[in-house]
Amino acid sequence: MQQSIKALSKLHRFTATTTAASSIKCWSHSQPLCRSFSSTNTTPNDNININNINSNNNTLKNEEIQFFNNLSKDWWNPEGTMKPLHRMNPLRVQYIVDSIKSSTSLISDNPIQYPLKGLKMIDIGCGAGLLSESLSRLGADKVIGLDAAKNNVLMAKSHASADIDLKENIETNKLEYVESTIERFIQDESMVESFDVVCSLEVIEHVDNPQEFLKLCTRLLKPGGHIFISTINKTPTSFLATILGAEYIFRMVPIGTHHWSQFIKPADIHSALAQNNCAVKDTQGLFYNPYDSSWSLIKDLSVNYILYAIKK
Ligand SMILES: C[S@@+](CC[C@H](N)C(=O)[O-])C[C@H]1O[C@@H](n2cnc3c(N)ncnc32)[C@H](O)[C@@H]1O
Ligand SMILES: [Mg+2]
Repeated sequence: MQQSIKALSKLHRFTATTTAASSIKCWSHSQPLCRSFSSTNTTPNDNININNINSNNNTLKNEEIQFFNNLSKDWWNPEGTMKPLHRMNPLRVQYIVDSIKSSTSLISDNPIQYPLKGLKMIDIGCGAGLLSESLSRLGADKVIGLDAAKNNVLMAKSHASADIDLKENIETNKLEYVESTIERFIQDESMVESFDVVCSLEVIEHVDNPQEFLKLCTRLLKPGGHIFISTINKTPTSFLATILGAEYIFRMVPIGTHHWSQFIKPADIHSALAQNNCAVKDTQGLFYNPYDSSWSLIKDLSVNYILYAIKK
């Protein structure tokens, strides 16, 4: 009995996606985002031809890009298919800010409303910009949102441009969205070791060759830079929670969003980062509370987790 309660409770921790919430309103920005945007008629949601982004891309899975490309129109609907990511966003943003603050004095004198001032950041696999927008609102000098799905990048640009605060950041290139794979992006040598912060949240479980993907992510980081990765652990519990529960039973995210074979154990990310000169500083589980739809950080890493490392 106790075991089934535990299993059920874990089932609710699902979706490497979702909600954090009202306790951290200052990072949430959900009101301005909802206020300023209507998601209809903004980008075509047709299947696109992705052959043109498919050369020399050994971390790209075409079917994944096509899958996310088809979700772009609903991306900014807080109650839609991306609801889990909307709800998770405040918690992960706060985690990023707190982690950087805890290990560098670089941002300690920043004004409270702009804690990320002075930082050049990249959000790899940005989707339609949930995280990128928050980072930009929090004062980052530069945020690049990079995604291989064309419709997501179009949606990201359109959404930010429709917001009174972010429009200027788009116009001045403080917030920039790029349709590209990381392989192609890194061919621009000026980008190598140029970022203070690299984030890739809920992406690595969708790429081919995650080790190579992490290597490229770390190459973008300056020495001393900060990297954040969130994903789903490869455990029986994560299968129950994120695929059986979230996709098939509760229909929280579309069926086919996740593939258990692509989930990754924290130890595998730790060792890939270590091979690329990055030391993991912290790893936290992400726990979903079904009673108040909030997410919190926990010690249990068996389903969703977020990891923070620094490049030596
Ligand atoms: C689950 S969504 C996460 C979006 C965003 N990081 C967030 O958490 O709000 C995964 C995103 O990664 C992108 N993606 C997957 N593989 C990629 C790759 N190899 N290169 C660039 N983007 C990729 C997809 O197009 C999709 O937008
Ligand atoms: Mg995912």
